[in-house]
Amino acid sequence: AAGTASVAFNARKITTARGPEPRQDRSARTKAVILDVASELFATRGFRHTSVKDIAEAVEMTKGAVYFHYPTKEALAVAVVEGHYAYWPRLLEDVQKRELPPLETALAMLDGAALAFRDNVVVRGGARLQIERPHIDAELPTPYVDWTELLRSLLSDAYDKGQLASDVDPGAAARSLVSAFFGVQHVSDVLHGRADITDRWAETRDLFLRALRP
Ligand SMILES: CCC[C@@H]1OCC(CO)=C1C(=O)O
Repeated sequence: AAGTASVAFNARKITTARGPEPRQDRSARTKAVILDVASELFATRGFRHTSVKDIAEAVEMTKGAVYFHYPTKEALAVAVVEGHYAYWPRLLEDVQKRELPPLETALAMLDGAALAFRDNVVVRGGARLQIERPHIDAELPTPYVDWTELLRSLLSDAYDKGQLASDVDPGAAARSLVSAFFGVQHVSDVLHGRADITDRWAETRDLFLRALRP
């Protein structure tokens, strides 16, 4: 509740500090506030036990105001999951600025993902919604495939540069890393609300390094 109130509070602050925002900025700001609060409620209570009424109350808006921006609860879920996946290209841009070799780039991406799964409300909300896909009547992005392709590409590059043992198949390594990371973040979430995700991921990451390197 505190988190949602502070999100709503920040939205109000914008309209008083510098006078009213231009209409389109205010609308974008309102959508972002609704998305964050919906993400938090989806992440903590799940899709089925979150109502649009809950979301409206948390952002101190009417249900009609929320429906103006997101016509259904399913549309909100789609927006949260899309927001989850929109995080990764931005993370990749940041990681690539470090100009690491491809294997280290792949692992730095997953290190960053571990922090996002712990700290970013939209990433957390999207992760739970993807688990609950069977109960959401909407077209959600197919999970895992983008991460698998990104890691496969980076690991193929690493293989070509001699960074991987000659008997390692980059595709198999990419699929194994995605499954391992998914499991690490899921177990950490269920047992500890992801409080220990960076330690648990570091353990897995180090074992993979022993398996992948020549
Ligand atoms: C990087 C591991 C895969 C990642 O973990 C949770 C989740 C949500 O579905 C993922 C995805 O769809 O790519």
